[in-house]
Amino acid sequence: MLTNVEQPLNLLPYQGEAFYYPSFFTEQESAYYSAALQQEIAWKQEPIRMFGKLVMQPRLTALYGYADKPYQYAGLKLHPLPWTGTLLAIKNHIETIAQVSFTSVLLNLYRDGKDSNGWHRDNEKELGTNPVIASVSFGSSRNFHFRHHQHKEVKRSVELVNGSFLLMQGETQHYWEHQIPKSAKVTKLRINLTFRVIH
Ligand SMILES: O=C(O)CCC(=O)C(=O)O
Ligand SMILES: [Fe+2]
Repeated sequence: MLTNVEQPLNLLPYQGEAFYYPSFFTEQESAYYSAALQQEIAWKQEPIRMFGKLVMQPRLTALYGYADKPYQYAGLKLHPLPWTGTLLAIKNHIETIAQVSFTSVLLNLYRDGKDSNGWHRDNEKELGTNPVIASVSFGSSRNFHFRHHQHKEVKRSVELVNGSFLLMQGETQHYWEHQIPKSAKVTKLRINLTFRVIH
């Protein structure tokens, strides 16, 4: 059957689905959203608990969404700020593909290649089983790595470019960890939004 939206290939070989849409937003939309988000989001560098110690995250973050949906991860309890017009516009756009109504968005700002996001799964209880996580990227391209949680030598990787959209669903968060590694080559910022459903 012919459809006007091409179904992208699954980046994962089994036990999960990660669909990548490299040019989901136009260059113009991406430039507009990137500037708006840099300016209007309450970016903060937050400490997290790691092996019982508080350490600063190697990036800036923020949580936005519906007020009754706090989110706990890495020993932090985050209370969301209210949706902005910019965030709702992006949310509406991705919900046409993701087919779910997101309650929240966790935002990351990587100032340059020294900022990163270590190996983890997004498997907190309040996300439920088989969470749908919709990830949008603006700014510098960064490599995004997957590795199988039990068989860490099984890896996949993708370069998340400006204006791209990555949709993770199914069993992905049970079986696959992901990270954004540091990169000596990256000198400019990247903004990432991960839309989530918090139950
Ligand atoms: O920056 C990214 O692409 C990944 C972000 C991420 O994994 C997260 O916020 O849970
Ligand atoms: Fe994640």
